[in-house]
Amino acid sequence: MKVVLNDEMRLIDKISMEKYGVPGVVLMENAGVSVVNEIIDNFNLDYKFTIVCGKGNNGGDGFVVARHLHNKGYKLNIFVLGDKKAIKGDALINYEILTKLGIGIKEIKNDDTLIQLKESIISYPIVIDALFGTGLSKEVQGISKKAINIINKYSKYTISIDIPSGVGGNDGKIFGTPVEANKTVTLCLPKCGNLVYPGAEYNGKLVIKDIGIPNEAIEDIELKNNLIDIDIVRQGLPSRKKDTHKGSYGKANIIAGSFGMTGAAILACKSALRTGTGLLKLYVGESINHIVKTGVPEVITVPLQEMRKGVIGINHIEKIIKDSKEANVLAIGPGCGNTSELAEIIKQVLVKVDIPIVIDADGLNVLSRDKEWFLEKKSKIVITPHIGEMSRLTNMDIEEIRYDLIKVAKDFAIKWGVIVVLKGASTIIASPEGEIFINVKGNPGMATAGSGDVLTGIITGLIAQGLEPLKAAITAVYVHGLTGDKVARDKGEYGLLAGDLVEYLPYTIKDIVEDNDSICKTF
Ligand SMILES: NC(=O)C1=CN([C@@H]2O[C@H](COP(=O)(O)OP(=O)(O)OC[C@H]3O[C@@H](n4cnc5c(N)ncnc54)[C@H](O)[C@@H]3O)[C@@H](O)[C@H]2O)[C@H](O)CC1
Ligand SMILES: [K+]
Repeated sequence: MKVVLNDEMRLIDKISMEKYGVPGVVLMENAGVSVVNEIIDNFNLDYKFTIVCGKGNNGGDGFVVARHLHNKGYKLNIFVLGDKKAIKGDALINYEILTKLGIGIKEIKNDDTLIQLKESIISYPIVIDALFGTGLSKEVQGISKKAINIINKYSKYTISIDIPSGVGGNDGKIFGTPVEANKTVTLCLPKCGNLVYPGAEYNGKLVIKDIGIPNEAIEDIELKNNLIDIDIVRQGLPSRKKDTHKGSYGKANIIAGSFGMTGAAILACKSALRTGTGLLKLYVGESINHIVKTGVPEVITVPLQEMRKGVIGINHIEKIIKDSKEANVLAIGPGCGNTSELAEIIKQVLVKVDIPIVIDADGLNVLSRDKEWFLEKKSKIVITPHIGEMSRLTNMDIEEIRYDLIKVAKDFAIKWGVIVVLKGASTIIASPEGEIFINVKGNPGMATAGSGDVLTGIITGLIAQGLEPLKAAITAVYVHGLTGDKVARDKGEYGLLAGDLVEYLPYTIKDIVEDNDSICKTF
């Protein structure tokens, strides 16, 4: 599903109106009605509403909601923030309809009127937040900030129209104080700010509603941001035919594990196998070979002589490079240790290996010392940093990255020509062509040791089976998140282990292929 930036949404609106002749007031009517439908599905006439509108079109949507709720017999109070003379265009049309109907709208201009807002919410406790939408452009201050604080403190249930007011539509930045919604009804397409943290924290349940914008208007512009959904993933999963053998499902080579970090190798290997890889080879230090072998007997291990205990020496690089000619993918990094040996192996591999390479964890840590090696690459590279690894790769502060996830991932992908999988509460995938794919599946239970090794294994397994690296990353991130959601549904988030992800992985893939779990139906 496509995702929009503020300017893109404005342009789509404009094309709908000017090229296809759908009047703006019709779009606003549809927007309001879509919110009303969501309300009547969930609230009977006993519920009372406080509707808080801004001066822009988001407020206009709020006026439409007010008219329809009034018509259906709901009790409500309507507030507009600031000088009502500033209301114009379609919002003004809807404001005037309300005044012609004799429906009172209170202006919030000062602290006295703010008290009225507070009193209204105490007795009419379901709040419709129509303060700011995609037009929010600066820090929320003064009276707006106070109003938002009152909403957050006294509302029993808040429904935000389009995006919680105070969240930036482009990137999920927080502009002062955001409304903490229980539900957000976003219009036409999700906004990036609905999906990316920290803003995504404030949506509550996110619902996407059609407002009658012609598909043609959306197709007229090239949208580069996408939400990963089940349809993209289902197309991506490799099919399995009857007359096949293990060679039909690809060969993956993995360099993982070191003394004390055998678990990372085991998790990555098991995940690649559970994803359907036909043949898997693991390069591992000879002293830990038996541990890995016991943990995952299905893998072919290649025990390599060590120069230091548990660390693969660089003297085996020729074998790794030669073997890659027979394989479909090479993954490097999980639990390898941040060693000079690994740095040398990665450099050589980047220069000489021409199959797709997945680089994770310590592989990224060693590369952060010398990123120029990316420019020597002979094949497609997928890197899977979490925010700390991204900070080392970019020399940026973690906080700086956290507030600009999409831009940071995109800039890095374009600059170094690699596919970036920036892992977090929402995972951002950026392609070297500047496309973005956002995953919102998954839960905080997955913030646990080994979870990233599982993701590396899934990406590797999908590339082994013939998926293009970008498609493999997109599919893997969703499958990984969905698997976490299935584990959390059964066991809760607290005790979720990376090993649980491995165990549930086959069921996730089965349910996606067979379309038999409702958890797959949401994005
Ligand atoms: N296709 C659609 O999705 C449609 C969406 N609609 C709704 O319209 C809004 C966007 O409307 P717009 O008028 O562009 O902006 P806003 O209503 O978000 O508010 C802008 C308003 O507020 C002022 N402003 C901006 N930042 C601040 C601030 N920090 N403090 C105070 N004031 C601020 C700004 O100057 C404007 O006056 C979209 O989200 C949908 O809800 C349409 O209804 C139909 C089509
Ligand atoms: K809003």
